Amino acid sequence: MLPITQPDLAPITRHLRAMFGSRLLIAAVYHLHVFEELSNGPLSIEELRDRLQLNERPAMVLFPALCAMELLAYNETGQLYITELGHYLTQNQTPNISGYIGLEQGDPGVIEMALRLKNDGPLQAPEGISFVKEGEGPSPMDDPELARMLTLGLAGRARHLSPLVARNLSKREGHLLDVAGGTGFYTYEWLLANPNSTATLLDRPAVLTVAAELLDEFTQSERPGAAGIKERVTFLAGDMLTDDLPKTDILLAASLFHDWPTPICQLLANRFTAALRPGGELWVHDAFLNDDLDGPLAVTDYSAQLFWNTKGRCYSRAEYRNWFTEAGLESTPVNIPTQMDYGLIWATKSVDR
Ligand SMILES: C[S@@+](CC[C@H](N)C(=O)[O-])C[C@H]1O[C@@H](n2cnc3c(N)ncnc32)[C@H](O)[C@@H]1O
Repeated sequence: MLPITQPDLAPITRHLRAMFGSRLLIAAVYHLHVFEELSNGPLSIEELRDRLQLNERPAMVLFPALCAMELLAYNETGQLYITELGHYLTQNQTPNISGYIGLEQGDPGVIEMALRLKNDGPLQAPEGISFVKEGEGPSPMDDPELARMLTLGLAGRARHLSPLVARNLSKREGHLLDVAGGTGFYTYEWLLANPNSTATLLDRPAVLTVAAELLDEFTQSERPGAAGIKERVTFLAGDMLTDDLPKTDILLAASLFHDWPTPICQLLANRFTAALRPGGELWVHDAFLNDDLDGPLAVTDYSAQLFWNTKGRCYSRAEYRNWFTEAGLESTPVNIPTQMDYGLIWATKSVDR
């Protein structure tokens, strides 16, 4: 394989997402009083959630983030405690810098973050939640203008990462189903690397309008083989939560699970497993929390951004692999880093199923 020559853009996205991590920190200190709750000793995740009145999702965004900031840690029995550094955020330590942090407590982003943590999402989202179509409710992905804006917003990232994903995904003759494929760049790059294969790009109709324009542009590029890709792609407008999924050899879920809460992720893992042919492969391209749920900071910041914008958060590889096992897949132990704090994991369906 040729060496990777493109720069990793992670420094840029880390600065972008740091804003959400900062909001978590100030909200935790000043609006949720996390450090005061823990100042009498360690608490289990459930006990702390109970004291703070937090649902699973906000808790699993906030606690890993505070661990990644080295303010909290888990003891040997899995309870959360305040670290030496974190004690400087408690009132009973002198000196402490709670008051200094508190100078930012009135920031509108911080106030809104505190509200969203307590409510497990925004109080109202009249146009629906970004990147999510669920049930009969409104979705920006079904509004032509919003769908275009959101899809094009992801285009640069997809253009940058898709060649790296294509070179790591299995090379095989067969079919790729790119679920919630957005711009379609992951599909187009994989087809370029697999000249005898076909693919389906499944997404909402308004998103596929944009994807078709990007495919036109892709096929008109000077890249060898690009012109022949169009006849090997099928656009399928649908709902991945409810519609029958076409059978496939490889199913790609890129930046997909992280938009959804845990029960929907479990449902999706089951649906994707059912769509795989025997010997098929489920690939996930995403940013993963540590299995110990204590970082890395770049991913806990990203998780905070996703918590703010979507119905999801970042998950650990262990959480994914648990869903895959429950769905009847066999996880491979492989972790393949790509760039921008993303990586690939994959699981296989037995040839006997
Ligand atoms: C974060 S984007 C990821 C797009 C692409 N996979 C990528 O990595 O650039 C999530 C995509 O999920 C799609 N989506 C959301 N709900 C869906 C549903 N119920 N059925 C099909 N697609 C859906 C959105 O339209 C959006 O294109």
